[in-house]
Amino acid sequence: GGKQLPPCPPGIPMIGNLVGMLMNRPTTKWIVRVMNDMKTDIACFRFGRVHVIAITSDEIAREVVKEKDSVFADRPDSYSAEYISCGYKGVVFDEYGERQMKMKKVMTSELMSTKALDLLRDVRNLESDNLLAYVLNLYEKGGLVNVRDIVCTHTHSVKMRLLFGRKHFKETTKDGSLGPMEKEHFDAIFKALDCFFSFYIADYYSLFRGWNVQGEEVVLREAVDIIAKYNKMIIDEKIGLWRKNCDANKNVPKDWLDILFTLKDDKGKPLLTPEEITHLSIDLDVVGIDNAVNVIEWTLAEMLNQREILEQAVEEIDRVVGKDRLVQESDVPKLNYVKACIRETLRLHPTNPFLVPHMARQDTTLAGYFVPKGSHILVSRPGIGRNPKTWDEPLIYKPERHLTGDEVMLTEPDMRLVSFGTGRRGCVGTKLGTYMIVTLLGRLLQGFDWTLPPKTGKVELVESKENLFMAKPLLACVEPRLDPNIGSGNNNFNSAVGEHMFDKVLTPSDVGKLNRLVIPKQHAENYFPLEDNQTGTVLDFEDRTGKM
Ligand code: HEM
Repeated sequence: GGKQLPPCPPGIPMIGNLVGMLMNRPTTKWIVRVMNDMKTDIACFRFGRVHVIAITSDEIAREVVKEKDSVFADRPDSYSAEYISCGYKGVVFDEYGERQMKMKKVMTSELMSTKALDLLRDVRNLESDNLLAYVLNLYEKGGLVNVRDIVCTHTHSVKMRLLFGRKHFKETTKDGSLGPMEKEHFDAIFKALDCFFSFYIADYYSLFRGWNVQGEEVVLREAVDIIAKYNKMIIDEKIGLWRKNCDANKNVPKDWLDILFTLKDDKGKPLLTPEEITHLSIDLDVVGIDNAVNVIEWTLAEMLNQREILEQAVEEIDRVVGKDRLVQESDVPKLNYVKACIRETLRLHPTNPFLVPHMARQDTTLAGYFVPKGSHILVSRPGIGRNPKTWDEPLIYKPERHLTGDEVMLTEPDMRLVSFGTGRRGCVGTKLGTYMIVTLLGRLLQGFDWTLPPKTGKVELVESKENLFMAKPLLACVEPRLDPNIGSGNNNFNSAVGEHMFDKVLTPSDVGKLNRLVIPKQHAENYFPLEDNQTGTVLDFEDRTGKM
């Protein structure tokens, strides 16, 4: 390749496209608009001294994540990435190298292995049952269902259980909704992710760093501090528990943190330090949720406007699963039409404007153009998904286009749409993410009949001005379709499920002559405050094998 940069939108010498970036918020949408006007699939924006190269075609995206994967395996430095990753000590936002690879390998081989996925399947099933109970509850109250709210509640609860082994940080709620602490935690994650894609000026002009221009640094720091606070709270509690119970091998891990704490190196020493566990935990805490929420909401919205799609999906679920049991993860390979709908949503309504940004580790080329070392590479998710060269009628929602006769997958290594990415920086959660989204949508469609709110002709399929979510949360009416007494395990979806409060290791004094069980002070204070506990509390116990 020559030394010619990709086409650049006109800018001002020295500051390049800075004015455009600042005047056209959100910058993410402006970039794609400018490229449409320029009729190009690759463009080079100049923000200060940084070359930001944006891409809207599958072919060039393949060059980034497949053909020249190792050249583009770095992530750019940014204020938000650095703060979220505690100074680049995690996986998602970090420079490619030995440390990042070691941590990522722990995620893939220990947390996402078939064994680990199997181990925590009951936990996910439990929350899937809770979800239906929660929607049924809303139906019985006679109101409209806010789809965004139920999916946020569900995915947050699943994530909490997988990572921390519990649904609530402290107090539980009666109806299965998020409590105040969970809401704070959840909002902080969304805020941090928003900051990540906000084109903060100090990321291109380091001169501005630390000045809190436009208030962004403070917003980000507050959000990340909240996330870190909750992670630390649980991790400290876990460290205490694992220390007390040194013979950790005998314990069955109940969540990802347990798994991370019990990993050993070849010499039998702990594989990860508590700091490393904290960094992994924060990364796992922030990824994945936004995708599930966005995908389910858009899919149901499209289905409400094109009822034949909804009916076809329900028909498939009734055929594959029946009405006597709920959709399970093991049904996922067979629910091809449901997956085709989700794939179509990932194509037309992706969650984030770009892949997590990549960075060139050396001078190289893309589509024959020169790409200098250090360039930021933005692979546009909507740009690729809606590219008319790849898709006919790109703006029409047509799930059939993904039915090729083979098993439909949500992954797309050829990058004709952007779901999980691929290559060295590809998503580690492809299997889990697929299980979660497909069972969630499957159960919502199986459990309830969905209709538009009264006097609504169509859902307004309008994207938010700030990001790619629907402008307004989707509201819909539901009618139960199934006998509410079916369920996946001991539960049925009509009953709220008990909440895990704390673990306690039995000690000799607990089983001695005193006839009493001593509850550690910190848990007693958390769960049984004296002032409002005059009537006493009934507790259920469960031992580590799950016996109640
Ligand atoms: C639910 C749907 C999900 C979607 C659509 C999704 C999508 C993505 C995408 C597009 C990337 C960036 C790829 C790139 O930069 O080339 C990514 C990275 C990542 N994802 Fe996911 N993800 C999902 C769920 C999850 C889950 C459940 C987890 C783990 C719990 C997870 C963990 C990660 C990690 C750790 C990375 C960073 C990998 C790296 O930088 O090397 N994701 N994901």
